[in-house]
Amino acid sequence: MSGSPSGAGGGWAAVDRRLAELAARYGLEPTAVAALRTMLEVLADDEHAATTVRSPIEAVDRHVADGLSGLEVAAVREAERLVDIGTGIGVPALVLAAARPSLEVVAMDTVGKKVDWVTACAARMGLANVEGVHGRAEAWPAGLERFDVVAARAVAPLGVLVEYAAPLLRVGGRLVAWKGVVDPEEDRVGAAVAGQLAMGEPESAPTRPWPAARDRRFVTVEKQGPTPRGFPRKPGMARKRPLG
Ligand SMILES: C[S@@+](CC[C@H](N)C(=O)[O-])C[C@H]1O[C@@H](n2cnc3c(N)ncnc32)[C@H](O)[C@@H]1O
Repeated sequence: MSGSPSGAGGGWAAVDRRLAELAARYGLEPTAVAALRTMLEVLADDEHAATTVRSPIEAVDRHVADGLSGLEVAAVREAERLVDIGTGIGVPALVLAAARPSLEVVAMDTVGKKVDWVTACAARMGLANVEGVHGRAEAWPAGLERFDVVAARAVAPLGVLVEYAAPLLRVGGRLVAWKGVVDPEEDRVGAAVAGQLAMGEPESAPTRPWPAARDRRFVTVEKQGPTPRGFPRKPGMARKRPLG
């Protein structure tokens, strides 16, 4: 097990108190809390984890609480299959998989080492509902029309996310994007791209996953019809020649 958490208010007792608060807020089972604590231990122990936030007292908010806040979105609470595109260190994939053992979670990233890290961490956490996929969101034929939710945190501007997500969603499924401060131009482009991809109007809802969090919000976009012809475009095009 990891040594001492550094940073303000350090100590595993403080981390455990914070986990207990989150368990009460989101109705988590004790097994979920234990799994999330293991994730914090793995992050603290592994200097190669692809994040600068490894101190448990910080990571419990910036990774665990932030991931759990996805449960405020009905589509995330109700989903049967979710893919986290650009999962990195497994946020939100691992956090939501721990919170909802009945949810099938795919953790996808273009970087194979990150996917290996996430699947190893899932095993340490005792999760049986996480599949790692090394690939690009816009070039994954096996994932087409398969998901109730496409989740993404800190991956791309909204318009690019909409283009990545639409082909992977079933009709009626939703893109759920963890976003920060409102950017009117990003939102305008996101809405324009959604219109081209048979997706609905983006909906934005503020959230405060931890007490000091500022400017956090979810942007969700529903898939309302079949993926239009010509999508997904060739890998890289969504970023190279953005729509909107
Ligand atoms: C800044 S990290 C965010 C990681 C994690 N979601 C988080 O919030 O901690 C962005 C990740 O997205 C991945 N990524 C970028 N474009 C992608 C694509 N087209 N398909 C899949 N993953 C992608 C990168 O490899 C990177 O790991």
